This record gives sequence, C-alpha cells and structure tokens, in this order.
Amino acid sequence: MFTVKELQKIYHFGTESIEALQNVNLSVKRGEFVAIIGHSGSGKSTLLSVMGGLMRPTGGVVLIEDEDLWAKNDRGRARIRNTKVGFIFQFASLIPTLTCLGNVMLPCLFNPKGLQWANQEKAQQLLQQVGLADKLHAYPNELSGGQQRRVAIARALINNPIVILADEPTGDLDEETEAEIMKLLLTNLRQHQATLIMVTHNLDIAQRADRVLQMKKGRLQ
Ligand SMILES: Nc1ncnc2c1ncn2[C@@H]1O[C@H](COP(=O)(O)OP(=O)(O)OP(=O)(O)O)[C@@H](O)[C@H]1O
Repeated sequence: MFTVKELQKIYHFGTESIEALQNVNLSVKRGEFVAIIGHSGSGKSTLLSVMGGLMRPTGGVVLIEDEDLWAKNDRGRARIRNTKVGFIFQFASLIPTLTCLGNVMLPCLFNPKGLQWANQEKAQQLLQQVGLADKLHAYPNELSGGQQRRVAIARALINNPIVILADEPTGDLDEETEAEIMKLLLTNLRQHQATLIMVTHNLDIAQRADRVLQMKKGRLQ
C-alpha cells in the first residue's frame, strides 16, 4: 500500500552536489511498522521528506494506495498529505499563537469534512492519551520541549492517517513518556491498520518493528 521505487535525490549547492538518495526501493504493507536506522547524514530525513510529499525527488516514484504522489499537482499532493499522511518531525513546529487544542485540530481545517465538534472531542482525547489533559488551553511557549513534541504527535494522528512518517519522535523524551508514545503509536497502527515508518537511533524501539532497514550513504539496506 506504500511503495517507493528507484528514488533518487541530488542536492546541488554552488558547483557541488550530493546524492542523498540512491535508487531507494521499499514496499510497506498496511499495519506494518518499519524502523529505519543509519548514521547521521545517511539520508534518513531526506527519504521521509520525499516519501511524505514535502520534497520533490530528483527521480523515482512514491505510491500511496496506488496514488502517484509526485505525479500530482501541488493541490493533489496537498490533499494526499492532509488526508493520508501524518508527520512527526524531530522538532515539534507548533503554531505559537494557537493553544494545544488548536494546534492538534489544525489539520482538520484541510480535511474535506472540515472542522467539526467531533474533531475537538478527538483532539481532547488524543491530548489526554499523550498525557496532556491539563494543557488543552496552554500555548506552546508554556510547554516543555517534550510536551510540545507530544502535542505534535497528537496532531499527526488527528486525521487517522494511513501512513505515519516519524523522524526520531521520542528523541529527547524520558523513558516513561517514550513508552507511552510508542504504545499510542502502535495502538493506532493496529486500530486503523496504518503504516508506521520511523527513523530512530534507539535500538530498543527498532527491535519492536516488524522490519529494520539501514540507510547507508543514500542507500537502503
Ligand atoms: N538542503 C540541503 N542541501 C544540501 N545538502 C543537504 C541538504 N539537506 C541534506 N543534505 C545532505 O544530504 C545528506 C543526507 O542528509 P539527511 O538530513 O537526509 O541525513 P540523516 O540521515 O537524516 O541525518 P541525521 O541523522 O543527522 O538527521 C547529508 O550529506 C546532508 O549534508
């Protein structure tokens, strides 16, 4: 249901260039959890950005449920991103002028069904699940880094994405919170038969994946 074929990404800067992705192929089933490990600079973040429609590849194809992501125009790609893909980045990147609740509900604005009361209930429920029931109306600058990250995780799940792309989602969280976040992500995976593709340096987390793949100098092994 999620397929990547012969992906290539070349970054150009000045007269130099670097091949960050070299002929990457990957097929992931519904409900599967794939962990991607690899050294810094091996191309993991580049791969997630290209797979999620955020950065155009130099070559290759990304198929999400048979929809060719990079063959669509900007609008078509935005629709797929908003309805089918949930991103969790290394940095929370929350909107500072919106409360936690507002941030989590934000992706619903771009959903064809629009903003509904049910969205608010779901947002509250997700914030509760990530341990932030008492922070619904707090603004991002009133939260710790780990709390902001948890808001971003709730935001990624609000539209029930079928693919969750996560870049070190539990990087700087304490063990207890990390365990809770992983439980939430894996429960979501089972409930919605979603696919989780996660970049991690944490081998304990990688061990829980159905498959562990290693990026090495732009190649997936
Ligand atoms: N915007 C850019 N312009 C030029 N080169 C870039 C750009 N972004 C990344 N690179 C280069 O592409 C390669 C892959 O970078 P990428 O961020 O995908 O690696 P990574 O495996 O995610 O690293 P990390 O674990 O440190 O986050 C690196 O050599 C990096 O320097």
